[in-house]
Amino acid sequence: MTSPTPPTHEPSPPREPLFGTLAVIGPGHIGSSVLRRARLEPALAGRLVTTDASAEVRQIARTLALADEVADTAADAARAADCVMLCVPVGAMGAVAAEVLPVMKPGAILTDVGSTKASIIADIAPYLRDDVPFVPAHPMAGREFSGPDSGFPTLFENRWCLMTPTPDTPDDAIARIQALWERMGARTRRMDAAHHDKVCAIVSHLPHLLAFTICGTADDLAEETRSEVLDFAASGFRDFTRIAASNPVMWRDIFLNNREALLEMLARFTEDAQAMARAIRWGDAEFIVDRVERGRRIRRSLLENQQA
Ligand SMILES: NC(=O)c1ccc[n+]([C@@H]2O[C@H](COP(=O)([O-])OP(=O)(O)OC[C@H]3O[C@@H](n4cnc5c(N)ncnc54)[C@H](O)[C@@H]3O)[C@@H](O)[C@H]2O)c1
Ligand SMILES: O=C(O)C(=O)C[C@]1(C(=O)O)C=C[C@@H](O)C=C1
Repeated sequence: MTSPTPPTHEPSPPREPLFGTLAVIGPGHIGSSVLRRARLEPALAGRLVTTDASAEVRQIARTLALADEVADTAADAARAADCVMLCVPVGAMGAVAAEVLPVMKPGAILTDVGSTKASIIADIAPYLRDDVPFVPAHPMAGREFSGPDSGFPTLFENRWCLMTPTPDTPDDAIARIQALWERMGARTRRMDAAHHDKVCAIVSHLPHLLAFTICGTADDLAEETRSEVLDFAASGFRDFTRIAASNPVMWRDIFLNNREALLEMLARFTEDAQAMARAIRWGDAEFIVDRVERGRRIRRSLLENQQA
């Protein structure tokens, strides 16, 4: 009788979950992606709880078995949690924090995934407790979809998660939320909230503003000329429509809560667009080629960085 072949390597020891219970409030596109990842990755949390303001979303979360428990209220979901992650629209963060903070266990961590940071930190500040650290975070990942059906577990892989702790945020709480995102496949970077809001105004909020606006302008033109301009939209315009298909509530809240930085970037953009208009009017071919080449270089370096 031959003895069984010994394994060539020891399997890596199972890691202790970072959190005993993780509560995700708002299992929409981002929240359900976190839950789906946590289901596959036991190193994140031993137990998953979720809830949503919408009874329909709670029912879908049950049907999809997104969590071990779907609670009826945010307070019920948060009570026994070691980490509560707010995945609701930016404008709802303050109200949900006011509901969960009074019932959270001492030492549990509150975190969020909102797309603006200074406004959320200010909205949550009045409800904070000394014994519950708040770690603001923002995964730079997502699609134009929303709702619990639209999430997927690999959404955060190789994406940045920006952490914007305040001077009061304890280092060990920051490190645990950082580890949570890293175990979901993300890369993390710390920065202050004002800097985050400026960066996101240019790389995320302004492009959405432009996409919503260009779709509206083209649609107005189609109505005015009673012509089929949109039927002929090839891939350039189509790329804008993907972004323009995003969730109206989410973007209303982002625009209104990152007002200053977004208006500043829009003013800069308008100046640069005027410079391009001037070059076109005066036939400044060199200027036009220079701008287009710059765009190509940026696209190339983005793709190279993604592959790295
Ligand atoms: N979608 C993206 O690309 C993306 C990327 C990064 C961060 N974010 C941020 O993540 C958060 C969620 O965005 P999403 O795309 O997952 O939205 P979503 O609409 O898919 O999900 C949000 C969920 O929150 C629920 N909700 C709203 N108010 C609530 C309340 N008071 N109490 C409990 N539940 C409530 C909604 O019913 C919905 O199910 C937002 O703050 C957004 O800015 C979104
Ligand atoms: O790719 C998209 O569709 C997104 O809208 C994702 C996107 C972005 O602008 O990059 C949108 C908002 C978030 O806060 C982070 C990511």
